[in-house]
Amino acid sequence: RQCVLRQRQERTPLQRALEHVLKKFEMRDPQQFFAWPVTDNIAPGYSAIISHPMDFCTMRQKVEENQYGSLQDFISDFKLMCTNAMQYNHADTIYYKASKKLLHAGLKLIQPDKVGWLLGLVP
Ligand SMILES: COc1ccc(Br)cc1-c1nc(N)nc2[nH]cnc12
Repeated sequence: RQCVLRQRQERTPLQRALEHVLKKFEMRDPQQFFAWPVTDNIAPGYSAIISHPMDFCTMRQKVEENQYGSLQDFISDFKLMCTNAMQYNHADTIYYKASKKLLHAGLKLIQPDKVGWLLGLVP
């Protein structure tokens, strides 16, 4: 799997904050539908339908490689991951329903009242 994680390097305050939020998001995906990239053998034709795939492991790699300049960039990937699942899967599937639930739970977690202290860590 191309999602092999590199060894730990120095972390900026933003990276530490994003790792913390990512762990909370991952806990809302108990079936681990979003833990790894969706492959075409799991979901036929996926790569032809979804032009910008995203998953938690890729997000974690991007955090480790400091590819997120802000919380907003990180949240955009989270939304992309969820909306991809709602685009490919019909509304009556467990994947569509799981992604809708994950999206709402995740966005509730990053509301200012819930995470203000966390963002206080980032200068
Ligand atoms: C990594 O994806 C999966 C892993 C295991 C299993 Br069972 C299903 C999926 C999966 N299947 C479909 N159709 N759409 C998705 N959107 C996000 N996950 C999925």
